[in-house]
Amino acid sequence: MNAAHTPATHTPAAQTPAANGMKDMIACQTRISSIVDDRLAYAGYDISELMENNASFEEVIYLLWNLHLPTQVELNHFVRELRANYEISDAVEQCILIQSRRHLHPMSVLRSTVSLLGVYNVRAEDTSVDARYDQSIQLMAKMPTIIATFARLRRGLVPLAPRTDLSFAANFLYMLTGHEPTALEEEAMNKALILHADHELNASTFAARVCASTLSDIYSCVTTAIGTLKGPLHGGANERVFEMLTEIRERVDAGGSVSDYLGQKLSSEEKIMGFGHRVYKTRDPREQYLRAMAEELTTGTENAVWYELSREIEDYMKNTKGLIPNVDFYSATVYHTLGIDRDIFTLIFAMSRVSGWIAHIQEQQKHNKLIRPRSQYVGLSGLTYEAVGRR
Ligand SMILES: CC(=O)SCCNC(=O)CCNC(=O)[C@H](O)C(C)(C)COP(=O)(O)OP(=O)(O)OC[C@H]1O[C@@H](n2cnc3c(N)ncnc32)[C@H](O)[C@@H]1OP(=O)(O)O
Ligand SMILES: O=C([O-])CC(=O)C(=O)O
Repeated sequence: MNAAHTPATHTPAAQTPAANGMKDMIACQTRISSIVDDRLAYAGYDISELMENNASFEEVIYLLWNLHLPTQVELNHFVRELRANYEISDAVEQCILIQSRRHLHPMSVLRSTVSLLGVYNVRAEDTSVDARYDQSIQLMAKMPTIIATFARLRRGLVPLAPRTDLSFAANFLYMLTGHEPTALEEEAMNKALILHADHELNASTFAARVCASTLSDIYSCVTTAIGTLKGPLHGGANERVFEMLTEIRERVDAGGSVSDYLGQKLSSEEKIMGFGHRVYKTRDPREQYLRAMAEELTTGTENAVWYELSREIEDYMKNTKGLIPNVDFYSATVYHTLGIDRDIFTLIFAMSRVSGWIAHIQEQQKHNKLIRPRSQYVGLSGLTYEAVGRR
């Protein structure tokens, strides 16, 4: 090294150092969802309103996209549009088949297949209001079909055609498992979809908005968001929660305990998946509904063990670290009980969150300003170039 480590002189003055992951920084304005005092609301409706009055996921998509709940006529029309777009083309199915033969992570398959939807849509670059709405409906409607098609093909099963007489939630479970869900299973899936639909400026939504702010197309924005959701510190945590539950169960069966397992992980400074949150401090308001669903779905069944272990983990984490379970913790048991493979969990999150991503992409582009913050340079400066042979 031939220069002193001199502080950079060209960084913007009075900037908060970004070393804390932009914690608590306001990066945009939105009308889509809010988190205030550990309460989550969609366009002004607290999620408890939607949960306790049995809203449908279709109504919630409409709410996020239009900022008001639909009338019956509006809802009927919207549901018809969604159902008319459930099917995927043979070309897309062939691409899923090719990907299902490799040992790819399902989130990578979803990311690539959403990108392919753009490749096969001849109007993908059309930015008229009309074309964008059509792209949004198509993306929303085809996500369940892509996921169920992949999940069946990789098991060597024939994909099932979507059922336009079923709700969004029930149609997905039908395409995945091959049988119509019970009323309780449909309700659980519908509620899980609503609870995951939007969440202010989480990492994947922020990524989608950054992409949207360059005026890129919706397929690029959603692909960006899927890649961001995949990580274990974000949506990818739900898959790891079930992995942990499985490990703990084996440990307990072999005579160990939940507290030994967690104590060891914590003392080696490992994160416990499904706990902690960047914004919520006292509770994640979605968790209570997922916990109640996990209990209802598992009581008296062979799956009760997952719920019981989860309660024990929750108590330990609260008592020893003061950490709260987040949305990913109990959703793992709910999804497992609904017959969903562990590595598909995060795709269910994406199938719901795409409704929020699309709302944010549209909002960003409606009042657009390129998102381009600054970084604080903390490296060396003033170095002199030396020919390669002299270094
Ligand atoms: C849908 C979602 O994206 S919800 C989040 C899903 N992600 C997870 O469940 C992964 C596990 N959780 C985490 O990694 C974190 O809690 C995050 C990423 C969600 C939030 O992170 P941050 O806001 O940056 O908090 P940070 O990681 O700084 O944690 C603060 C303190 O709590 C501890 N902590 C936070 N979460 C956990 C956890 N899950 N397990 C153990 N310790 C934890 C940290 O070690 C840190 O302790 P320290 O102050 O002694 O160093
Ligand atoms: O908001 C966040 O940081 C993560 C989260 O809970 C979500 O995306 O649902």
